[in-house]
Amino acid sequence: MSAATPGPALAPDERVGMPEADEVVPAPADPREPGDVLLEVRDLRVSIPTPAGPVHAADGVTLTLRQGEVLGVVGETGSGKSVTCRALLGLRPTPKTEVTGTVAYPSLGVDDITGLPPRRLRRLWGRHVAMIPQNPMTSLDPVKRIGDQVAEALGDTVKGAAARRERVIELLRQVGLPAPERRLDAFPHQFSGGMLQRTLIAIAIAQNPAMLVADEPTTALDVLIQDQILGLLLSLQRDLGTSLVLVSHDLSVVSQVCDRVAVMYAGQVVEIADTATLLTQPRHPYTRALIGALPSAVARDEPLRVIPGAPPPLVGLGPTCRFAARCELHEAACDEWRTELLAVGAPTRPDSHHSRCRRADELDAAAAPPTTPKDQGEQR
Ligand SMILES: Nc1ncnc2c1ncn2[C@@H]1O[C@H](COP(=O)(O)OP(=O)(O)OP(=O)(O)O)[C@@H](O)[C@H]1O
Repeated sequence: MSAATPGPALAPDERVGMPEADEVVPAPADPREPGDVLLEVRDLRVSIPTPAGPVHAADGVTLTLRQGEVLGVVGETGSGKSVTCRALLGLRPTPKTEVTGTVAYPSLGVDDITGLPPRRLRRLWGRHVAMIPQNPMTSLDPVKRIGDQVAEALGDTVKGAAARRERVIELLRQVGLPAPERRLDAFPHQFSGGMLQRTLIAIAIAQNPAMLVADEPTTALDVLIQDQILGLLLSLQRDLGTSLVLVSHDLSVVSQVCDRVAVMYAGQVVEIADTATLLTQPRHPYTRALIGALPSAVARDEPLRVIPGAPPPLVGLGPTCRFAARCELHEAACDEWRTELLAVGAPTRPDSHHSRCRRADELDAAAAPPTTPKDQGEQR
């Protein structure tokens, strides 16, 4: 990772989730020390009320993200990736959605954002955390000019019309839009999908936030453009020293570009580890099955592998293993065990290798399918 750009320390009245003015507040740490814990999520639960009962889209998610780190969140459709990652910004799918647990930003002096009203969350958005959405085609205001939408994202960080215009042009240039000064008056319908996603990335980085959450940022784009956008996102992340949470259903993409990977299944993180460890010593049967299904793990003349069965609906699930019905290692005792995310081996840090399988230690690393971890294979 390149050296981080120092970010502004928060004034006490700008801090989110902190005591009010008459209480004693400690001075916030520099939010941009590479390696500092930026985000700490503990036992996050997001329950969405539906006629069929509450959907437990995130159910006990615990994870950590360090400053400057790229964390991939991977899992099948409906596993809770989007709901979990939006909760990192305090967003909930419906107003009646219940959120419990804690989402803290220790280096920003933020104790917990769950339950905060949008008025207080707005102090965090843009300046400290920002989101790059899944579908660029529907994420910009169709009746506002591109330049104005990027300028709005600056908030009050740049004063004066001329300086704001210059900064907008600089941002659009930074995300690779050719001749940005000629694009300011364009409307979104005049842009291609790739140009729209570049614009959304410009909006997300406008205030140089400490963390970006990118929710399947390339899924809606042409295959040829996908690699360009992912490459852009990663080069900006490196240059700005930003932390990045990259949501994807594609383990091969995540494994090429992320420092660490969290694997989600049925609303839970079932395994989390640094990328090389996860790929070479997976300690959850679901991760192993995902790795076994990668095209790189299958010989040319073999058909692609699929994981038999389907994930359970996220309503009324008990405390035992949710992968049991699809698991090759399932045994009767698994149906008695309340799952929890346990450290694999001797943990040295809270962000070391964890698995939610009671048989994790029995999984033989030597049997892991061959893969290409980040930094060892072709870079995107
Ligand atoms: N507004 C909502 N109302 C009811 N259920 C919802 C709502 N939003 C999400 N869900 C449910 O929450 C669960 C998790 O959804 P989420 O979008 O987080 O999954 P995902 O892993 O991101 O899937 P995908 O890869 O398809 O985007 C799913 O069962 C989904 O149907």
